Amino acid sequence: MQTLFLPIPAPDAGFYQRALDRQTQLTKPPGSLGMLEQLAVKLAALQRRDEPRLENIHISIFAADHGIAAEGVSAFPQAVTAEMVKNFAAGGAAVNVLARQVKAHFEVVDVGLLKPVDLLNVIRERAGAGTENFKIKPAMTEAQLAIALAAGRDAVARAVAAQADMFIGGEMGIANTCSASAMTAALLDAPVADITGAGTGLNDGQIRHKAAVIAQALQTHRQRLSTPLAVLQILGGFEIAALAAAYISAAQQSLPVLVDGFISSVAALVAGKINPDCQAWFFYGHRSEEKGHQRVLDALAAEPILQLGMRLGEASGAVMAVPVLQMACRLHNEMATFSQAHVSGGL
Ligand SMILES: O=C(O)c1ccc[n+]([C@@H]2O[C@H](COP(=O)([O-])O)[C@@H](O)[C@H]2O)c1
Ligand SMILES: Cc1cc2nc[nH]c2cc1C
Repeated sequence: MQTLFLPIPAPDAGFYQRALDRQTQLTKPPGSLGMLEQLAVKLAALQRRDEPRLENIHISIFAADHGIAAEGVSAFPQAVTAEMVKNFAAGGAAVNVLARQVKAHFEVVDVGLLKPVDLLNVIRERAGAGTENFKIKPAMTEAQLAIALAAGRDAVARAVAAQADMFIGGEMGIANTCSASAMTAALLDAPVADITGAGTGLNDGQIRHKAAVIAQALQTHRQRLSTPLAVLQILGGFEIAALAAAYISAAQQSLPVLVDGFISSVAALVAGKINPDCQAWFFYGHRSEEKGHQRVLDALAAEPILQLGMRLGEASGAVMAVPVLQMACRLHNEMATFSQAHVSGGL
């Protein structure tokens, strides 16, 4: 638990300034490549490189079950969590296709499925057999939280050992939008109705029921939700805790992070509440269709790269943004300057 609070390096001011200067020298009107310029400059400052690059991407999907699923808050049955883990292991999920396209290393971690799956290529680091129903009692014990946090750190240790230049975390867990919405309401003091959405596909009446479940849980636990770690333990999920710890650990080890959709962004939000310096290391892949996502992005002052109407999770929106980041790097590294190309500068 203590490792969460260890210091995080700041982006390098020298590389930042050199990258900014280079952008002004490239053969284009200043600012004309929009966000691509800022992405390259930020990556140069984080990677401490004059030529930022994204060649070795590590994707970890954390999967876990949620006791709150018993309240009928998802459009899909809880069995889908483990079924999708098998699909990830077999290479058939959307994120597998995207990971192959960008040649990323891909792994899936069972941080607390109801029942473990019997597959060698699923990493087992289980904090329990699903969380408790947080409408009734805290989602997890402090000991379980510690195991889930360690699972996130261990994934980043593998990424660092493999000399990854970007860490992408993803999640899979039926009912985890309920958990993420409850955490958002607690962390941002936001009205539950504003941040409760359809998840995998609830209708309006079902969304109202989900919001009522969250409101009741917040009421039950209100006296204990005073720190970000308490919010994570009482309302969170094992995969959300693993993601939050992974994000902090990546930042502590100077490994940039590409955040996915709603649930991942809530993990980034709680990570930032625990150790605020980690936020400098985050890129945001996309804006999800899930109702609460914009609110969370606003709280993080985050500008997502893509907006494609996606709401899948499993890191899919983050991996979609990788080619954009790669092209931002190549533009930064390979474009001719005004003087090299004998192009006249502006007035
Ligand atoms: O990433 C997102 O923005 C996102 C939005 C809606 C749903 N999901 C995925 O759908 C599952 C949670 O949805 P639900 O309805 O069961 O709470 C979980 O496995 C997530 O990966 C993900
Ligand atoms: C099929 C399915 C795939 C998913 N991937 C991430 N969350 C998911 C939820 C469902 C229901």
